[in-house]
Amino acid sequence: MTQPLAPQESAVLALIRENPFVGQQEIATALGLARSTVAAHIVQLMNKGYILGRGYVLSSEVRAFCIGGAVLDRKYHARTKIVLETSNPVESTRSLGGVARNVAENLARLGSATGFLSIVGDDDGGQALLKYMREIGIDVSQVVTTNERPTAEYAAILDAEGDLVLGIADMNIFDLFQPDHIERAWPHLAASNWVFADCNLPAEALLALIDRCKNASSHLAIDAVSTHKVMRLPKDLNGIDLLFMNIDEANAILGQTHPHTSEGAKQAALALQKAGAGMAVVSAGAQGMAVAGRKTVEFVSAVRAVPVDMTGAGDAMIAATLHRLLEGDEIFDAARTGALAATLTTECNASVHPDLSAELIEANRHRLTN
Ligand SMILES: Nc1ncnc2c1ncn2[C@@H]1O[C@H](COP(=O)(O)OP(=O)(O)O)[C@@H](O)[C@H]1O
Ligand SMILES: O=c1[nH]cc([C@@H]2O[C@H](COP(=O)(O)O)[C@@H](O)[C@H]2O)c(=O)[nH]1
Repeated sequence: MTQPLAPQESAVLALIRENPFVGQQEIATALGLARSTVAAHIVQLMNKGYILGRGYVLSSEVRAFCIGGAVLDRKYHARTKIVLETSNPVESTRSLGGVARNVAENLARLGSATGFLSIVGDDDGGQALLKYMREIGIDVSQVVTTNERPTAEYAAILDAEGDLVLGIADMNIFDLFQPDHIERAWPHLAASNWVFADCNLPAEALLALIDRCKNASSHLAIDAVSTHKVMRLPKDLNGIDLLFMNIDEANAILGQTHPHTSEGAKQAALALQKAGAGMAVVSAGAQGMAVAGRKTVEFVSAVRAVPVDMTGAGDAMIAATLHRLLEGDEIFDAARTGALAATLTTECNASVHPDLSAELIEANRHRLTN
């Protein structure tokens, strides 16, 4: 879905394509227009995602752009049954996390050109996180570094099966996210085919993003993150092309009580569409996920796993789904690949599978049963 161009905008774009460094006055003279008119057309071309701004860099790449949490994760794996109110022996690991960051890393590992916007602290953790993302080819030029708050941290206590017992999150740094950050990064977002945001963003920033994307050619996908953070979404979900959440998060925002069954997930997905979302994916843990496409709703079964750590499974599912949408799949097939990426992630200790690639997905495709 590309925003249509007016005839004069097309003419300006054609000249920029011929010579990406052409000046505004040159365009004005060639087309017999006032320079101010050309400037206005260039703003429109930027808003619609045809060009990237100064230097008129053309957006020819298929791209995803992720906005939201960049977090330092600590995981504590209990080796025996957890007993409350006393000390428990655990094995601890550290990794990089944050839903949007995880999705960006998975997308880059799968081969999608990916950009990222977040806020990190001016500290060792923040610097290490940016270095790591840069090294795997993610465009982190839009990330904001602040000395007002430290880089976000998340600690998860997992039981012997790898399931989450308790998660604690210091995400106060993300309160600094302003609609203005979206505005400043807008040329990058407008040039992307899919923009993905997580609800680590404050409500005002989410609203600004949803409004901005309504008039752009980029598609917008959003993940709820938690039952608490999903409440940051507006009641009217129009403008969100694809919404991801689990049944508890769907029940929280809808004020409904859908059961943890495939039918419950389907009804929740349909209810999210009724509230305005273009498409909705409602996940139901080891069962799989309901996918409400533009015309029908289907249940996509989970892929049988030998799990060691569930952290990041949902983020891998989102990334692989978006990656396949970028590659031209329709939503149901894309979600099946998403389920496979989620399973591969549950089978490793990290929040993002360190060896994830399009080849690893293909090598495991035989595990898909539907
Ligand atoms: N035990 C599991 N076995 C296989 N796949 C799983 C398992 N748990 C989760 N998944 C996959 O990950 C997806 C997201 O998981 P879910 O737990 O619903 O998300 P979240 O972590 O966001 O609550 C599921 O739809 C499923 O495809
Ligand atoms: O409020 C939040 N909690 C947790 C996360 C991130 O969510 C990921 C784990 O998600 P899940 O357990 O749903 O797969 C972790 O990387 C963690 O940093 C986040 O971004 N925001």
